[in-house]
Amino acid sequence: MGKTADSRATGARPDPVRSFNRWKKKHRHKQSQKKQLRKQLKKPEWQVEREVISRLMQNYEKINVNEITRFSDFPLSKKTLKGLQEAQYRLVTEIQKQTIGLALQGKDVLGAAKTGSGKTLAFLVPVLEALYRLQWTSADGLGVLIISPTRELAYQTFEVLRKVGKNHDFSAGLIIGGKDLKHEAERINNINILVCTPGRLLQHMDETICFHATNLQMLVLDEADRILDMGFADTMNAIIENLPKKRQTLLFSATQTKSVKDLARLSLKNPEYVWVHEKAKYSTPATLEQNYIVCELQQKISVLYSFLRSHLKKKSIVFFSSCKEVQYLYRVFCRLRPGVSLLALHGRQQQMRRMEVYNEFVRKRAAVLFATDIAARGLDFPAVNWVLQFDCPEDANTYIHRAGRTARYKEDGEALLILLPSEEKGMVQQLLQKKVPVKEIKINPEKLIDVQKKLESFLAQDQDLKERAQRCFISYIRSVYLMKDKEIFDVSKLPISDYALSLGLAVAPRIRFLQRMQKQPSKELVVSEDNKVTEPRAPSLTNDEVEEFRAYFNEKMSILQKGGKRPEGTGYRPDSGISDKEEEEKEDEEEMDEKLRRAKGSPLESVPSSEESQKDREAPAQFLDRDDEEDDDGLEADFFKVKRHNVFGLDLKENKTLQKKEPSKSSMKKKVTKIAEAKKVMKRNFKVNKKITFTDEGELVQQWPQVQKSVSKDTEEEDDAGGINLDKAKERLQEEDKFDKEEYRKKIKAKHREKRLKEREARREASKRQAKARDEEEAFLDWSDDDDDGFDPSTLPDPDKYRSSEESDSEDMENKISDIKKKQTMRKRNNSEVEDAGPASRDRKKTKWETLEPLDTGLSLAEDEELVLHLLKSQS
Ligand SMILES: Nc1ncnc2c1ncn2[C@@H]1O[C@H](COP(=O)(O)OP(=O)(O)OP(=O)(O)O)[C@@H](O)[C@H]1O
Repeated sequence: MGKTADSRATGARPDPVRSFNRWKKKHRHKQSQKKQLRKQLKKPEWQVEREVISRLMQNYEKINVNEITRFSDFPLSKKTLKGLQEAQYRLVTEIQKQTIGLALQGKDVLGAAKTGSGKTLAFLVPVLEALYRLQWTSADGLGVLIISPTRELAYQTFEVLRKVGKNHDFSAGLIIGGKDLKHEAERINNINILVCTPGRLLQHMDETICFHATNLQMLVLDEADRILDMGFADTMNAIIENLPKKRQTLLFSATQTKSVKDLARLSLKNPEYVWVHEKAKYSTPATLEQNYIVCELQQKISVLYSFLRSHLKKKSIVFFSSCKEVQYLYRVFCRLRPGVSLLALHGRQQQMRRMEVYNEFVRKRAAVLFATDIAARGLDFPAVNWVLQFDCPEDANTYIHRAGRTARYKEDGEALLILLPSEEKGMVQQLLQKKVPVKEIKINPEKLIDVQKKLESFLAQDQDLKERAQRCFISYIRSVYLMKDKEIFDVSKLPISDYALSLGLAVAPRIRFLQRMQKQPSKELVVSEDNKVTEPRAPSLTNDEVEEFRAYFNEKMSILQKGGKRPEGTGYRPDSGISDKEEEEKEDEEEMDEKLRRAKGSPLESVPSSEESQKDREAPAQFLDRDDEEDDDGLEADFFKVKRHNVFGLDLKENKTLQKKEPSKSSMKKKVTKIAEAKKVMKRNFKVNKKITFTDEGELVQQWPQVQKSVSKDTEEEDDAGGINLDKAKERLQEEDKFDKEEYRKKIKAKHREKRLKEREARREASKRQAKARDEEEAFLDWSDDDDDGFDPSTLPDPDKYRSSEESDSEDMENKISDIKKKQTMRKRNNSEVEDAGPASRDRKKTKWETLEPLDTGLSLAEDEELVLHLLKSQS
């Protein structure tokens, strides 16, 4: 307490000078701070930004990959960091850690990492930073191009870009097929970051005025190996031609291209190769469990159905090799009602539908998506539990991408591959080579639900479904037939008729190319070595034969492209919509058949040039992908025909009954337009039949086709012999012109005359009808005369009216009128004695008598009456 009293005594008087000095110091500091802040605020925003940018750029060189765990460890702009944080991206993944720094330093990067490892952000972050560094504005135009192989992937990338880059002021655009080109063209010039598919981009490069990429800073190829394969070769070469050589290029994929040729095409400068999982034990995510089952082709549908029935609460993707399989099996499975919601995604759908399906599958917790390989790459559907590969993928890379739709970014997932016995060895070997750990599991036969009977009954009731089943059948056989790897895919080992039955088809549709291969239609039953009669199997094809077809198709595609028909715009790209080329395709059918025949018959004629063959060998996927994803109808129609045929050794009797039951193919055929017919006729050089008749004078007259009249036919023939004389030709044309005009005038006159005659006839008819009506009226008057002895002239038709309308008819009329008048007078006279009359007639009579002068006879009334009676009697 005492201590307190002391201190109070000493501290109660602080030195006022000292405290003033302290206050003064504080005040001065505050003032200088305020001054500095004011100075800072006075700086224009761009200057502040520029200072920040230069500070960031200085830090690029200091990036140490080993020290980076978060995005904020990179020298990134506040706007990008904010966007990442808002999207809940904080920690970096391995590929992001290793590539973002290199990309910020302006290097060309080739990045490869497992599926679902975050490659999208690995290129989107550098994209945003590149334009930020340059303070890019909409006036600067296109700064970055991001190319994706499919529309869905482009859309997904665009959405991530929007999310992460929302704090920046750049404009971004999504340019994919299936939308209005004009609408896109109006906006494309103001876009800074363009996410697109190759075909559509090239279409804009070709067709949109003012669209250019001269300012381009960065090119990104997502799924680069796919973009650079032969499927997009021509398109990509044309695109690259339009891009400036001085730019940064980033390539990303889970299965990166190592082809030097590809990289040379892109003119990369000292690219940095980043293979994140190169030394990893497996090339697929560790959280992905992978199995395969082996089953017969005819069992596959039942296996799928049984699988779905036992995974009702799961989200699964089922991959098929063609659109038509997806189309048919999706429909049929919807009818089977497995108890889980089904969706289908393939290249033949309308763009709107594709987007709807995509978004629906993203939203759903439990659903099954039937898809072609358009969904195989890059798509990031959340929480997919299962990936089922119903048809064997064409190679291990396709397998990796398909399976990678599950087990993404630290999540678990399962993949199941269905293999045919003939596919097992080759495929499993390939997968193991690619470090894909797959284990075989067995189907529990007790759990297998056979659905074949149900499918048969569906098809019996629904013709459309049956046709789909037939198309599905052919499509599948074709896909196997055209697969490059003959070690795995052997069409001769397929139990074709059993497969048809499993689809619900009583009889397998005819496959023309296979039949041609067989060439011996009678050898439908094959006798095996142990003398057992076995089912016929499809003939096998040599690699060379397949190459020939591929080469032919490639040739055809490039011709179409050269002809100004750009792949995507016209429906020849995987990411395009449905093309409207049926007519042309029909037309080409003959040509294809011919090619096929030649390919088999005289190889020398059809073997493509070595260069072409080489190309095709390098890129087997090109034709298949394009074909599967969008042009199923078209190209298939070129090779295959669905026809009832005795392919599988059914005896004639049985076949006949079947033919009776089944409507003939001709009735099922697509409508052929007149144009297509006409083109065909012209192509075949057919001559149309002439119809020639003779006149009474024995003159020949060609009735069909009509011959054009001409004044100077002979002269023309003369001239033709000696070349074209322009003056004469001019004269002749003028004469022809006159002649034509005269002919035309004559025709018009004749037409008018005919019209006038018709009108006259109609009037005559009308007047006849009126006359008849008057006769009836007359009859009526006759009848009324019983009561009325007066004559009313107003009941008569007006002769003037008739004269004015038609003089020629008036004479008859007048005669008739006079007849009627006469008759009336007669009747009047006869009936004048009748006194009683109706009120109306009495009035009329009154008016008549009122007009006459009264006659004074000088007699009495009774005498007058007597006189009148006497006169009347004497008259009659
Ligand atoms: N740093 C991150 N933090 C959290 N999640 C991330 C991160 N990076 C990516 N992801 C998430 O991981 C998932 C997969 O990412 P992404 O689609 O980029 O993979 P990918 O490597 O491109 O796959 P694919 O090879 O199949 O194209 C996405 O859902 C994404 O949101």
